[in-house]
Amino acid sequence: MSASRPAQAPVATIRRRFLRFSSLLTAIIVALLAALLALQVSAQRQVRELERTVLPSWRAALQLSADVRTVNVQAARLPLALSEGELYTVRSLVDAAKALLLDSFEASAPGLSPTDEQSLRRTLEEIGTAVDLATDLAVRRIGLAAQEGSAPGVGEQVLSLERRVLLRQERDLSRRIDDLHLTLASHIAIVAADNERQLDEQRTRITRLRELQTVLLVVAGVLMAAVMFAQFRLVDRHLLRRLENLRRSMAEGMVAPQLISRGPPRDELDAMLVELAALLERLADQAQELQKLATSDPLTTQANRRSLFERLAHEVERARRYRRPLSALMIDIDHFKPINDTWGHAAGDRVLRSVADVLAATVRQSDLLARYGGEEFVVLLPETDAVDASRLGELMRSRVAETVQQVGGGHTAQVTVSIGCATLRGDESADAFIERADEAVYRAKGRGRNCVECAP
Ligand SMILES: Nc1nc2c(ncn2[C@@H]2O[C@H](COP(=O)(O)OP(=O)(O)OP(=O)(O)O)[C@@H](O)[C@H]2O)c(=O)[nH]1
Repeated sequence: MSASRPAQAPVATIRRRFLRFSSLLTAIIVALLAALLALQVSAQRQVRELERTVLPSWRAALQLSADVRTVNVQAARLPLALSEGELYTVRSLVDAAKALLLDSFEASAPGLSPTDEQSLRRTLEEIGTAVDLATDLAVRRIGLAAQEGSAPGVGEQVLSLERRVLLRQERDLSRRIDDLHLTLASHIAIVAADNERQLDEQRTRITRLRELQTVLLVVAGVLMAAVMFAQFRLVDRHLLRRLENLRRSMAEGMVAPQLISRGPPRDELDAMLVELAALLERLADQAQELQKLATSDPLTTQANRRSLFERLAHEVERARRYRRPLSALMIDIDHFKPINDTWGHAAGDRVLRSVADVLAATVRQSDLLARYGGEEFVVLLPETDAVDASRLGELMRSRVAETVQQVGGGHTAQVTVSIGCATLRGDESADAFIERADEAVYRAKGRGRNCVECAP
């Protein structure tokens, strides 16, 4: 590993970031829960407050208003009573209604302002006094009617002055009681309206708290989703995607350069990728070396017989399909055995390499020079007819002949080559084609060597 600092495990990186994310998430959730709890407590307190004060006072105000109506209705019957019995009954009903009204008032008192309470209490007392007075007047009216021996409620014109005065007083008092009831009723209506307003305000506040709770819940959901997505991206970026890159690099046999970080490896996975890249590079070099060994001649470094026949098959096929010319030169060094015999095998090798170099320098890039065996070479010439092949053969022959060979120990020698030339026939096989070039070499040897002979 070429890292200048220790490579960390990717899991450790993920763990560290997960911890950071989780702490953040926990803090957010705790804060949101605290906020929700505070809102809930506040909403409950408001509901309790509503139930404790406003609601009972509102209900009591409604009850008070109903009771006031009942007392009023019963009190209105006092001036109409025609006998003591009837008066007694009406008075009992008025007292019962008054008792209910007082109960309602006492129940509503805690929800009233001190001024309201005082004012209502005073009006109630006034009603009580007026009702007592109305009862006294009715008693006197009924008693007087009994003394005079006439009906207690007959027309005013036939009644005594005293009864007329009494009846008028009763009517005035009845109006007064009506007025007092109206005052009381309007006061209670104001109190009830105020209670209703408070109720509405409380309801609005509670609704707002609930809306805020909903918003907080939605925000919490969105935040949690965002954090979870961030966590997935973290695992994906630091582990899954990089494992996939590693797997793909192994399958393809190469690591894309952009996958390797420029600086020292960030973690184990980075280091593995760097090692894999180096390993794959070494393997590629070795494969290239093996390929070279398998296809080239170690002495001359030119193509060997095997790669010659591979290329030959391909070129024969191509020439036949596209009806293009294909020629071959078979080159054999003349009297090579005496060089070995005179200067030694190493000198022979040197001469072989030198001749190969001269031939290689003469052929084109698209041609193939191969060592056919011993001191024999073949040049494969695609897109070359017999005339051009013969011309190239002649050029090779002369260049070899002109080259002075160093055979060692300061000694020199000159070698020549005999060249057989053949051009592929229409349906000729690759072997037959090379065979004809070989036969042409023999003929060149027969002609005295150092010449080019073309196959018919
Ligand atoms: N130094 C060296 N000699 C080789 C190598 N391969 C074959 N030879 C020699 O090449 C010589 C070929 O000799 P011959 O076949 O008699 O041919 P020649 O002496 O060249 O005679 P002609 O071909 O008739 O002109 C033999 O002595 C082989 O030992 C090699 O790789 N290195």
